[in-house]
Amino acid sequence: MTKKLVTQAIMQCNEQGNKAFVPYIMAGDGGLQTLKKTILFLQEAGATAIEVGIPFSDPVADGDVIQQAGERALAEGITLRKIMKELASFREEVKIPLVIMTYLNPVLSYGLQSIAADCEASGVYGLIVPDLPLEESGLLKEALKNSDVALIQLVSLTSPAERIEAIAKAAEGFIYAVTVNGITGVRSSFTEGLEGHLERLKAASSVPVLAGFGISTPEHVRTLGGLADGVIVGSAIVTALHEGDYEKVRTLINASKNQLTNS
Ligand SMILES: O=P(O)(O)OC[C@@H](O)[C@@H](O)c1c[nH]c2ccccc12
Repeated sequence: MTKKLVTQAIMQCNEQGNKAFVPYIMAGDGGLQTLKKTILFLQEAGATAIEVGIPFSDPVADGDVIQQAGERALAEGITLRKIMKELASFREEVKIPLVIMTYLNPVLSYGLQSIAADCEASGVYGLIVPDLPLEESGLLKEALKNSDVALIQLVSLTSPAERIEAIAKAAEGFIYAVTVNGITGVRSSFTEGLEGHLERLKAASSVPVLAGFGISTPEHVRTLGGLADGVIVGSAIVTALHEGDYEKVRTLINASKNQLTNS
């Protein structure tokens, strides 16, 4: 099977001696017109891919920071359809893959028929749908089948070994290894078993493994990055962008560079 574009982007980054860095943003936080500027800034700052969050009224896995960003975006009247259209408008300028993170409901109301083609036209090469378990992902997988769009699976710290095996086998794009129990948001420490957990995941998976949840400092990026193929940073990025602290964003991204030797 040929590798999906998002897999290739991460592997290429690793081959150059860097860990992947995937910032999460809430699309429409600050208005739809800021989306292009934010994406082009993150690309220029060295992001490997970008996880674009779609605001949703019932975001069960989101902590405070992401929820509030979602509320700001919803107040702007942002929908998945508007975001896809906006992304398509500057698609030519985006050289790194975008990944959409949304709940099942917006995907279903968007409609499965045109989703694969529309994603590709918008530079979107992955979908993360946290409330769609592997067992129920058949229809969406079918809709994406002949496209370059990966359906990315999450693995939790409490996933039993058989489930990890099943997910690793079906994995496309990358595996999103959730590094804490609970919802998104900044944490000060990580559980002791994390290293072994990530090692097992990497061993079982043929696609890269990215660690996400609770990563908020350059030190976290280096430590967690060292245990995986890269990191996903949400709340810390959303806060920094909201406050206009672009230096903070750069410092976080830079911590993922030149990392392979000291892991
Ligand atoms: O905010 P954190 O703790 O850095 O975690 C990343 C996370 O925000 C982002 O990937 C995300 C936002 N909403 C989600 C819902 C489920 C899984 C993942 C997410």
